[in-house]
Parts: sequence; structure tokens; C-alpha cells
Amino acid sequence: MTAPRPDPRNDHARPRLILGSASPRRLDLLAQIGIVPDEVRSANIDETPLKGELARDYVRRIALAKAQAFHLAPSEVLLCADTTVAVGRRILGKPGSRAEAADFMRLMSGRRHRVLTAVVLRDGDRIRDRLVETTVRMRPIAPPELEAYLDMNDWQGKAGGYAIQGAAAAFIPWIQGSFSSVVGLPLSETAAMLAACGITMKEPRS
Ligand SMILES: Cc1cn([C@H]2C[C@H](O)[C@@H](COP(=O)(O)OP(=O)(O)OP(=O)(O)O)O2)c(=O)[nH]c1=O
Repeated sequence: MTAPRPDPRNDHARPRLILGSASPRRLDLLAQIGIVPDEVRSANIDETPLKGELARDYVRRIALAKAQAFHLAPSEVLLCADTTVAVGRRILGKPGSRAEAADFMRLMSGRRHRVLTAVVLRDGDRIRDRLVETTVRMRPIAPPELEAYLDMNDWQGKAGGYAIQGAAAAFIPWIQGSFSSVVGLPLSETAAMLAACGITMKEPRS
């Protein structure tokens, strides 16, 4: 009997990619650039901002905390991220209720805010991280529109209580920065970080 020929598509030197995120958006965004994690894990992190903490310090601290929450085997590379919304110095996380989502949307209505995403890649003891900031403008939202929007439940599980990739797109005429970063993972920056660890698009199977 002859030994099976090795499949040239199996690159055993390539590290296993672990996505440390419960966000379905992050998995979809990776798939968009042809990256399929070998495994998805999630951890519960206390995401309470510290008193007076700046949004950029906060989002980086939380992404790093997520990246430290997992045990990794030597062949594994871990990707984690955190996305938050900042209006002036106020940090808006994921709203805990419809009423809080309404407060957030009223605060953002008719003005600009920032969306920050910190990406962390952990490869053994080595940590690579990037912070990407995007400015988003929301047009004024009338009270009946806000009620209709909240009825759609799109606010649940989203920083700031909205999803630019969802119904709230109707309120957003302009952004400056990275669309994918607002959705949860800046793709250009993430692809570069992964490539530095030897993780690139999977070859298409014929
Ligand atoms: C502003 C904005 C946020 N979001 C989402 C991205 C993130 O999933 C979420 C912010 O919460 P995160 O804490 O960054 O992520 P998560 O709780 O969904 O998942 P995990 O912590 O396990 O990685 O908000 C959108 O989908 N669209 C948007 O326009």
C-alpha cells in the first residue's frame, strides 16, 4: 500500500488562529477577507470604564484584557478586539436596556462621535496591537424615527446602541475612517497584523 500524498494546501507551519470573540460580526468580517479561524472562544470581561478613563485607553485596556483571558498552546495565535463609542469624553458601551439605547441615540443625534476599535494579536509572549479611530456623523433623529428604530432591537449587543451595518445606516450620512472598524474589526490593519504572524487568506479549494 502506498502512503497518501500530502495535500499541498495543508501548511503545517501555519499557526492555528483562535478568534477570542463572541461577536458574530468579527467572524463575518474575517470571512470577508478569506480568513477562517481554526477555533472561536469567548471570555467574560468586566467592561466597566475606570473613572476619568479616556476612550482610547479604555478600548485598548479591554482588548488587552480579553487577549489575556485565554490559555494558548504554543502553536496558537489569538485575535481579540474591542469596539467602543465616544461622544466627547463620554464612553458609550453596549446599552443594558432599550431606555439606555434611547439615551445614547439622543446623545448622538445631530452630531459627530468617534468609534474606536482596538485589535490585539497574541502570539506566545508577543503582543501586537492597533487602535483605529473613525468619526461618524448622525443626522438629527426625530422621536418617531427613534421609536421605530428601537422597536427593531438592532441596538442590542452593539456599542453605542447602533449598528452602522444595520438599520442605523439610515441616520449616518458620513463617516471618516474605517467602516469595518465601526462594525468591529478594522480589516486592513487586522490583515496586516495576521500576515506578520504568517496567517493569510486560505487558498480557495478547487
Ligand atoms: C458601533 C457598532 C458596534 N457594533 C458592535 C461590534 C461589537 O460586536 C460590539 C461592541 O462590543 P465588543 O465588546 O467590542 O464586542 P462583543 O461583546 O460583541 O464581543 P467580544 O467582547 O466577545 O469580542 O458592537 C456593530 O456591530 N456595529 C456598529 O456600528
